[in-house]
Amino acid sequence: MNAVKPGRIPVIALTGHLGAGKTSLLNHLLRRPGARLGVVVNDFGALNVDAALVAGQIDDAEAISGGCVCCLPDAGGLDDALHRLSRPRLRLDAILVEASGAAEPVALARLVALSGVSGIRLGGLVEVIDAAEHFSTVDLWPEPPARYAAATLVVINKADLLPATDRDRVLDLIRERVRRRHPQVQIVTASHGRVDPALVFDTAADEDPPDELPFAKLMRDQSRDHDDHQHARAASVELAGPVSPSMLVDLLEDPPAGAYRLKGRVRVRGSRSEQGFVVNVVGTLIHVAPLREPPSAGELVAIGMHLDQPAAQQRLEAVASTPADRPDTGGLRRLRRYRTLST
Ligand SMILES: Nc1nc2c(ncn2[C@@H]2O[C@H](COP(=O)(O)OP(=O)(O)OP(=O)(O)O)[C@@H](O)[C@H]2O)c(=O)[nH]1
Repeated sequence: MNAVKPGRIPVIALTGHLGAGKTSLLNHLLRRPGARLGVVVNDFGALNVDAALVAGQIDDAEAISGGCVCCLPDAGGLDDALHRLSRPRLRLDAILVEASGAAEPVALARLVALSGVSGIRLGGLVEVIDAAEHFSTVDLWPEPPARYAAATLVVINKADLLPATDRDRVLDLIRERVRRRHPQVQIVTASHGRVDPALVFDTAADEDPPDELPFAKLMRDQSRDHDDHQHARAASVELAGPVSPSMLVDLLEDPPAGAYRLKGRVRVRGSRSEQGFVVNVVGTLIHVAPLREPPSAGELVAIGMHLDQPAAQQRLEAVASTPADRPDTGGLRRLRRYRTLST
């Protein structure tokens, strides 16, 4: 999988009802080698091992006191934490925010997206569902909860607790309720939060760099026997020349079937010179940022649990093999509009 060096650090929020499995998911993600992660949690009580783990990676972990992150009086706590974690010297690949069970996902997504911190972008909102308790705790009314609409990825967790005879029916029912509110959202089932980290953030290498992330290695060694999650699929192309902005925006707005994330560095032809952009799509979030220099070679990568890999490959190759010979003013305007929305 190509590693695309993003311009801004993705902030991924983990939300879900009390006890749904957010901490389990976070712990699982922290074991991934080859990614430097920052973590913001508002209660380290349940996260002793992980506090050490995170501290080992980034020198200082950020804890928010005072309850739910999105109920803090002025949201200053979260902004401060994100600001500190986005310092370039930490070289983080992603920041994970574990919200308390009471956090409202829509409000939390807004807090991150509208935060005053310049070095970050909203990189996804992962809603963890307790499959066994869902219909007695969260989804209680005729209309599906609004929180589904904010999610980019829904993890139906604790699937192991459903009786085998009823499992498929309940999982289908949860999926159906989620899709009623949010038809395009990516849904995966899991036990103990074990989803492929490649779905959530960039995982560049299979092994840690020497002398780095010692705690991650320790955790991974302890958990090797349990690494039984399904793997995400990916499609990628190298881009030798400039791409058509219209085709690129079409791809961002309508990603290949089953793609959850789409990322890349591209060159496009402007009226006077070439320009470089880094593009990221997570669920329905589109982020476009300018690069200081157009990349000499670019790439596009699509990732998803249920990615239709051959179809995705074809779509990416179509973009790669249809360069714009002359400036595509309409396409550039569309691309720049996303750039403006993304700042
Ligand atoms: N059987 C089973 N237990 C699970 C699973 N995921 C988590 N648990 C257990 O459920 C409990 C709650 O899990 P957590 O990961 O702490 O959930 P949380 O959402 O972080 O909880 P709060 O922070 O209290 O909101 C723990 O005892 C976990 O070990 C699962 O998939 N199956």
